[in-house]
Amino acid sequence: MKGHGTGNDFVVLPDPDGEIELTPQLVATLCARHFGVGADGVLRVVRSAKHPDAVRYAEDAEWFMDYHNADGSLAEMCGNGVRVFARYLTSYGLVDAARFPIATRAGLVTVEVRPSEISAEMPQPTVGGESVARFGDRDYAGTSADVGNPHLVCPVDDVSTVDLSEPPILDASVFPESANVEFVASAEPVPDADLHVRMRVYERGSAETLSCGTGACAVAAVVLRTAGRETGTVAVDLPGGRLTVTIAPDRCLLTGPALIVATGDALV
Ligand SMILES: N[C@@H](CCC[C@H](N)C(=O)O)C(=O)O
Repeated sequence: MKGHGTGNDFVVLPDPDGEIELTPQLVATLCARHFGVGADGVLRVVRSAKHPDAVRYAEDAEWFMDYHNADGSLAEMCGNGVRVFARYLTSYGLVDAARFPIATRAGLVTVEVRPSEISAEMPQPTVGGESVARFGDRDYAGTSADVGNPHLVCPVDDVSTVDLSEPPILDASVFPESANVEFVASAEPVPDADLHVRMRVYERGSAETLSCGTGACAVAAVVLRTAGRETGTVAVDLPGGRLTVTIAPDRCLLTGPALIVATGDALV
């Protein structure tokens, strides 16, 4: 099965009883753009009760999003992934509700499924200190943020000018597990949002992607803070489309489209 959320694409691997030996090598093979199915990551659909990382959530959420980056590494959270995961569960009759919790490595995430878009109540972003990302011979200063997974948000004048062809060098004392790096530039006002920005991202474990949901939440938290606010709605335009992030005192809501686009068997 293949799905995407604003162009951040995933192999959706149904494995309800956790029987597949999902090695980093198998994940990398599935995600390979030319020799595999091709994706930014794998979403294994497994019952919480059947996966050691999620068994503690089994009473609250039947399903665990076992997320893997394209290089086979694990990540705590994936904002587009959890929305595609929700689309899969409801489209294929595994959940018969419009609002329900999903177990992730970053905790329980409640999703709300609508025909054209899906919202996820994400971990509340925590804005941290300053750090630097080196891409090639250029240093970009940014602000760290945690959305269950680590991010560095770097303001720039124009996101289109940044070269994301190679991975960044980050400060390992700030990011011992590395991080996703977002570039953000302000954009013209749009209706229904307090702030409007453009963003590109270099994802840990997946290189540049067309969209990153946790990255959009990190960006929203940092640009709101920069604007002197703790709460508000931010429209985030990515190469793959628009995500909307609403940060309130007690929750962070990520909203955007999420689709299943293909079914089939991988033979790799
Ligand atoms: N694309 C995802 C984030 C996936 C995990 C990330 N690469 C990491 O390693 O933390 C999203 O939509 O949030």
